Amino acid sequence: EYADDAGGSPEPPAAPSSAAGRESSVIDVNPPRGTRDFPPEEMRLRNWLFDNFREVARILSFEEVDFPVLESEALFIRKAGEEITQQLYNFEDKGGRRVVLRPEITPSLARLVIKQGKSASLPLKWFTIGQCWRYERMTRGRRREHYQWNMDIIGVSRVRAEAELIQAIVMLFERLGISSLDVGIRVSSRKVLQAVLQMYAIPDHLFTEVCVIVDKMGKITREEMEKELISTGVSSEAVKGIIEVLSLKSLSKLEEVLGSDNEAVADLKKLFLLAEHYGYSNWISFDASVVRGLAYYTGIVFEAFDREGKLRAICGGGRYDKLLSTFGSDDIPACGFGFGDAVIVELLREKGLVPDLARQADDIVFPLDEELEGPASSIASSLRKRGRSVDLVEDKRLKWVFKHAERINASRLILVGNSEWRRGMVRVKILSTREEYEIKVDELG
Ligand SMILES: Nc1ccc(Br)nc1
Repeated sequence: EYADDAGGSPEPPAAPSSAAGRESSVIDVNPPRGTRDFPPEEMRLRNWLFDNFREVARILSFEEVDFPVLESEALFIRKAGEEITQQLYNFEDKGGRRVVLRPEITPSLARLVIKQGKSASLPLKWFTIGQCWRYERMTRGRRREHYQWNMDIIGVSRVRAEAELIQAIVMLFERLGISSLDVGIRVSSRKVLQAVLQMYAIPDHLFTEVCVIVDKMGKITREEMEKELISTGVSSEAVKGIIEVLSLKSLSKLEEVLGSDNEAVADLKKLFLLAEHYGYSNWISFDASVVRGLAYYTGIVFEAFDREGKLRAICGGGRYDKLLSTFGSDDIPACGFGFGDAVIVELLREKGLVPDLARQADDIVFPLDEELEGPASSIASSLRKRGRSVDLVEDKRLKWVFKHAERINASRLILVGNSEWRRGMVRVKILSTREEYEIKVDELG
């Protein structure tokens, strides 16, 4: 995570000082529990990451969209027992409306697609970067907010959409210096589980609930998994069958079990074929245990993981062909992914790939005498109008100014002094070469 996101509970606020007996209460300078500030250095790293998100979206020809962080609670009420809906940051506003700080982006995106109706000509390729929230008991000291890059393709039922989204993920990793030796993308389809449930004549209405339970595979014990599945009404024989099929890591084995006319098999074979042509086969692998934890996925699902297995999923997504119709719209096929801003930063730190993003300025302008603060202002102003970033400094010792110039990686130090100014000149120091010279003010580039 970002440097200051150490997790633990922040320091309690300093005791109020009572200067001359007057109680002055010091506010708690920490942000609310589970949230982060972004001081300049952290913000440079975040902007660098988000600029890469945006550049990949541009390259894949996606359009940027945005939504309110505050949404109607109704958008997220689902009955499948997902963690995300059990941790809603929900409350009643002053108008008595049930609202939430959104826990994810996709339902808002679906809402806007429906709202735009026919005016949004399909297919749509939309992306956004937005803060998402959860209200988790701070027992585990986990964050309550993170930023998510979401990319979604609306109106494409063919596997092309999933293939495009996976290329976006691969391109993002490669831009950050991460290779397929560091990270892999596990791919499967919920239609695998659907086929297994049909084999055991398990009623369709249990599908979503079983998916949410199976998504915990690897996070809870096999006994707990069996217990939770059986509690939904699935027979112990079916539980064994589910766990057996979901342990498959070979698409040809899956084909043997489900048959080559099974939809999941056909979709996945097509995706792996396209992956060859995109050139990212070495990034993806079939793993039947991938189901993802969101209730609304209906088809191919995928998640990126660090091959050392130290971190939680880096990003994940899948096809959600029924979500829009559950909001009352016609059936519109859709798929997308969410990519959080925290796990990726942990991975970059692990791999020593966090870039050195020092502060940068073009010029420092410094009047050597107080009566030169006017001329210094006009020099700074004309340089700024030409687009140069100028730090206008005064009331400092020259020694401090030289240190400051180093600190902010300024290209030039422009000293405004009496003797030069009287001759219409200023003194320029080029920080990189230490070269120093006088120049006419109106010749300053
Ligand atoms: N959905 C969600 C929201 C906020 C955080 Br932190 N993690 C996941």
